[in-house]
Amino acid sequence: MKLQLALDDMPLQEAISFTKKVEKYIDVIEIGTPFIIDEGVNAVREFKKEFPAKEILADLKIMDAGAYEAELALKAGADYVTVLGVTDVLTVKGCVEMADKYNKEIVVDMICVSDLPAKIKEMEDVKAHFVSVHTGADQQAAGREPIEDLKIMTAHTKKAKISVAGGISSRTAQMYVDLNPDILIVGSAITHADDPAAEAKAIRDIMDGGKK
Ligand SMILES: O=C([C@H](O)CO)[C@H](O)[C@H](O)COP(=O)(O)O
Repeated sequence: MKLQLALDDMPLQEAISFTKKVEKYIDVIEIGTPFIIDEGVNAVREFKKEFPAKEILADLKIMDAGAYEAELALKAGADYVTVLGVTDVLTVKGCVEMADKYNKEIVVDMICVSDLPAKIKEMEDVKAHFVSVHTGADQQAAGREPIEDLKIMTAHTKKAKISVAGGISSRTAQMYVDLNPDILIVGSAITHADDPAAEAKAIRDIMDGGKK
């Protein structure tokens, strides 16, 4: 199981300095959607240069022009690119074909997907590499969390790898780790912590005590 750090709300240089404080606990660095809107795929390029041993995810949340937009991030050095599950399957297919060309992976963000089992099947039919449970920031503010969707995801997914995001912290990590996703995604619990390294270490310790 990998730990993905989501960087959403910091300028580039601050995000690089911040990541140095927690890098030993994390496997994947996510250039989050607000971050990439602000800095462009140049942030992917800069992070790949600064952290060559880490995997980089570009959270583009692609909705159209799948192959073209995915390639922008892949060319910049992304190991993973996200596309939205609510979009047309042709867009996902375009992303997957482009990622395969670069030997990289596409993560389908299932935010706002209403019929998860049907969408998982559709995504697996086009050979999406990952399906990702996601309770977004606005949904979190309304009191929602991703645990029930992760249970549905693990029950219905046959081939794709699974990741999960949505307000996960050291306080809640154990119940997600128990469901054994391939990637656990944590953003604000680490980036907004009083002691980010301690929070990242606490989550890593829970993961290391759980199933690998
Ligand atoms: O994808 C995200 C969100 O839509 C903002 O772009 C976050 O990166 C993801 O939810 C992880 O962050 P936390 O929920 O704060 O852990």
